[in-house]
Amino acid sequence: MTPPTGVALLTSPGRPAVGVGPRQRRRLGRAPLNGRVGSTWHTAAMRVHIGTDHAGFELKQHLVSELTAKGYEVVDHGPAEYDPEDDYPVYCLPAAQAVVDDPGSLGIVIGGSGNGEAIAANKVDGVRCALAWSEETAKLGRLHNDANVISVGGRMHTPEEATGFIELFLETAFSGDARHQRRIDLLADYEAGR
Ligand SMILES: O=C(CO)[C@H](O)[C@H](O)COP(=O)(O)O
Repeated sequence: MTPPTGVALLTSPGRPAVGVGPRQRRRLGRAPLNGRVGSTWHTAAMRVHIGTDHAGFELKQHLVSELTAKGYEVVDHGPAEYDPEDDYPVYCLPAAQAVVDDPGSLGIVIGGSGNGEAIAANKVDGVRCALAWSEETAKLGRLHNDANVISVGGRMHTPEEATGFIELFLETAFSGDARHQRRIDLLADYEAGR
């Protein structure tokens, strides 16, 4: 399959984007290759891993072009085409695993409701997937939970609405507050002890 322009293949390395503005720099601040060389700011685009099923397919296509245009490096884990019989774990589990294997990246999983996709993503060790349905829940997923994957119900929102709060999720950093870190650590301890 030939990926659409600007969309990375699964194994593509990060490509540097040069001379981004302060807002984008803030947003991409998690990327590992950030740095100033002379008077030019070099920033590796934040990689975003996305996986859906048929119910999230249309929103995925929309997001791939929107996010790519905004400078993200989008890795599309499928499906490659619309198939009303496909199953969300086939695409959402690899997308979630890719986030864990690619530190600094974030993930998006989408289905009809987002429920099964969040369940699937949260089966992957190291994933904290937040089911978001509004700007506030998307933002809190990052601020309080340091969620590395967002799940969205493609049948619950207009593409514009979903894109808006998904972008907010990608732009928001974890607050780092001790009480939130403590709770995240408890979850990690549980995961490590299984
Ligand atoms: O949201 C989902 C899982 O939580 C799925 O997208 C949804 O169940 C698919 O439904 P259907 O097979 O009837 O199109």
